[in-house]
Amino acid sequence: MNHLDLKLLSEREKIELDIISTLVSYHNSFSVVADKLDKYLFSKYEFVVLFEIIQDLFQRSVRIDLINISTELRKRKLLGAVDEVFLINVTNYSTTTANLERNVFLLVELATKDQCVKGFNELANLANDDSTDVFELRDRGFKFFEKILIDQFTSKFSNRKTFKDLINIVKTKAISIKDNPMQGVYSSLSVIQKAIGGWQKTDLSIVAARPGMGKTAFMIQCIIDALKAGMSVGVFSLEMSSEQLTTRISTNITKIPNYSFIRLGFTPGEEKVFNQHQNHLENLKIEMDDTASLSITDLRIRAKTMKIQKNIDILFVDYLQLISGEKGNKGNREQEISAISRGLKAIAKELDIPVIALSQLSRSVESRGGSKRPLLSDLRESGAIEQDADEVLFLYRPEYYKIDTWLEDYNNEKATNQAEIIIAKNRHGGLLADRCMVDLPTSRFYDIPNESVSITANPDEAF
Ligand SMILES: Nc1ncnc2c1ncn2[C@@H]1O[C@H](COP(=O)(O)OP(=O)(O)OP(=O)(O)O)[C@@H](O)[C@H]1O
Repeated sequence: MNHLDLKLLSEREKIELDIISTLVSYHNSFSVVADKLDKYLFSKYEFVVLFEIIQDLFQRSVRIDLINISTELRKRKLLGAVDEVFLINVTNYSTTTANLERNVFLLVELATKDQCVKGFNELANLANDDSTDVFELRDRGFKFFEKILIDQFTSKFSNRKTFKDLINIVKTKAISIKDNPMQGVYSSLSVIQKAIGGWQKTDLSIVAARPGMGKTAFMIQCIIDALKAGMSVGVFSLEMSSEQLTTRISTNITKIPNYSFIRLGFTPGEEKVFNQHQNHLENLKIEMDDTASLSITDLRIRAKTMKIQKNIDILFVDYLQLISGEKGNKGNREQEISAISRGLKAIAKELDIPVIALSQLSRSVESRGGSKRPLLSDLRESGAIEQDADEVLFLYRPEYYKIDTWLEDYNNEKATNQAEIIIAKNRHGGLLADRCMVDLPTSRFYDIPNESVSITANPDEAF
């Protein structure tokens, strides 16, 4: 092709031309849009060729100009595809860099629409084919949706940061921590605030305990704390129905015990209290999914949808062992659990939110003598949970074992309505263990007034 006939170009090709022309004519302009452009955005072959050369010159820190581009075309034997007359015509087209970013955005929009038409047609053809497996169709659909409609807008346009930017972000964060030490999602339990500064974005926190120890109650308390801090909360409750979860949230906020909700009914006084809280309860920013059997892929898809539709700031999962792994791992439970914990960590990173997952502990805890406090080694049989988690928290209540004092710990004080939160792994700092009060009928966990906390070195040695 020797010349550029504008009349023959589509609207999209004209935008592509404007972008390439600006990149060739203004040698510094590529850096402004380097992280937003991709060769797949260009539909016209000549522009794809030029874009690849421009990108390559940029990566090698070679000046992007007419001479260096024609040298590259010659070296790559591509002058048949893009000759020098074409290149000069391209260069003469743009007279300003002012429209570059807007044009890139328009191009992404147009390319996305074109890709949608192509992708949806392919999906429709697959759906119309009787031999197509519906799960494969769903996976293909999700991958397409993710690539075109999520990644294109969230990753490429999320302003990928330079290292210089990152250094400044790290510094600004450190300075602001001094003024406001609570950077993560707030927890009313001082042991959580002290050890990890609240629930941190991209972290996977595992809360493990024996059944009936109060994990769900602990989760309810964390949900309420996050809601009170103005966060939008997502919950996957594989064990309990949304209605049961709502009951427990209501017990925490109204302080009306669970048996009034489930067995006895409200007293006139309790009904009045509930009415006083009803408006507040109805407006809580919480999104629940109580599907009983979810694979880790399903959970990931649904969590992403929650993020897009409700912009959740934190995600809770009750509980990890009820999630199923992928087809290939069936039969090997340890590998399945590893895939699940890895998947949960990936969700935390991908959605840039804290993920708190409850986890059951096996009976091995009970076969030990002494206080029967859980140890990190109790998780070692559970795939890679310990490795994938940024924090591991254990819940321990002596009352559960009909032990009514803290024995040799905490001066042998009464353990009635008390639990210990043991931070046995902490990617961000020291290990910590402290008691708190528990009120199981209202799913509340709260600090003991004037409690002190002790930092320990190694959780397996410490208890
Ligand atoms: N009204 C109540 N009075 C006293 N204890 C209660 C009351 N309601 C619930 N509990 C206790 O709370 C515990 C259950 O709490 P929770 O559901 O939070 O625990 P969990 O660790 O999530 O349990 P699981 O793993 O079995 O679901 C049980 O030990 C139960 O006996």
